Amino acid sequence: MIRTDNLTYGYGDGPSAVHGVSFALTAGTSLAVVGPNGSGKSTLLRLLAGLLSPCRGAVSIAGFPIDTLRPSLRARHVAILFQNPDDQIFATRVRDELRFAPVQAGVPSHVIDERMDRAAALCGIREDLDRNPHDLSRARRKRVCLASVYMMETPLVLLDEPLSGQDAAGRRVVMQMMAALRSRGRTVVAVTHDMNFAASFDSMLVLRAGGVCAVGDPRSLFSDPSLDLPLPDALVLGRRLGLHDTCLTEGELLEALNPL
Ligand SMILES: Nc1ncnc2c1ncn2[C@@H]1O[C@H](COP(=O)(O)OP(=O)(O)OP(=O)(O)O)[C@@H](O)[C@H]1O
Repeated sequence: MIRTDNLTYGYGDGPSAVHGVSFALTAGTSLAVVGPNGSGKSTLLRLLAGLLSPCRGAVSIAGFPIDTLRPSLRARHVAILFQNPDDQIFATRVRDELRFAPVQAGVPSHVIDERMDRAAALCGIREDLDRNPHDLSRARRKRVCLASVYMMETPLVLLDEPLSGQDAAGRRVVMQMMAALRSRGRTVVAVTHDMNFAASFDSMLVLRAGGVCAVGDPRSLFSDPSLDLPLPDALVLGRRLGLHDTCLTEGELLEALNPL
């Protein structure tokens, strides 16, 4: 579905923010991109979206080099949630914000209305549809952006720190969105600092100083002490309780504690 070869990018004359990144992701699977601040996660996501052009290397989506796709065609393949909702929102009514991209893509009006119903319900923003997004809290504006991404129904969805600034209800919205995207066979790449969230992905890519430090399934990567990753809560608690299993979730931890 998505493939990068030796992807390298630097801002202006600065050092490379991302260098030599190569990986492939199968359609319908999910990848969490993790790493310390400034390690190049958002830059990588923007390269995957075709919003930045690599200095070296390439990104291809569904076999097409992304820089050969016209923006309108690219928008049918990939949608991105920015880290900062204010980089994304431009309309003065939530409803117009959600409609904009599908209208540009030529989606019929009745289909847009159906999608908006589903997106607004999923993101818990039904009561906000006629409000100005700039009157909403930042966390709620991020939900509006998440709904916009959902509206595009693209096979590839890129999420930059979807959980940042979200309270418990907002976290549930993101989890529901992930479940909805998975059930619809979407490929999802998400940048996150939240290891509980990262543990729920099919695979993880660890970036350090712009380069790939490791790629693999979360259980193997969290079990590798040489990577020195922050760990999911269940794994930390399990280890403190003396368990040898690599429990990544509360459910796995309970099962390991009560095997019967
Ligand atoms: N617009 C920009 N102009 C110049 N340098 C930039 C720009 N955006 C990012 N950088 C630099 O590129 C490097 C990677 O930044 P990036 O935002 O991709 O990292 P990140 O891993 O997403 O960080 P964070 O976890 O803090 O969001 C950093 O050194 C950053 O200062």
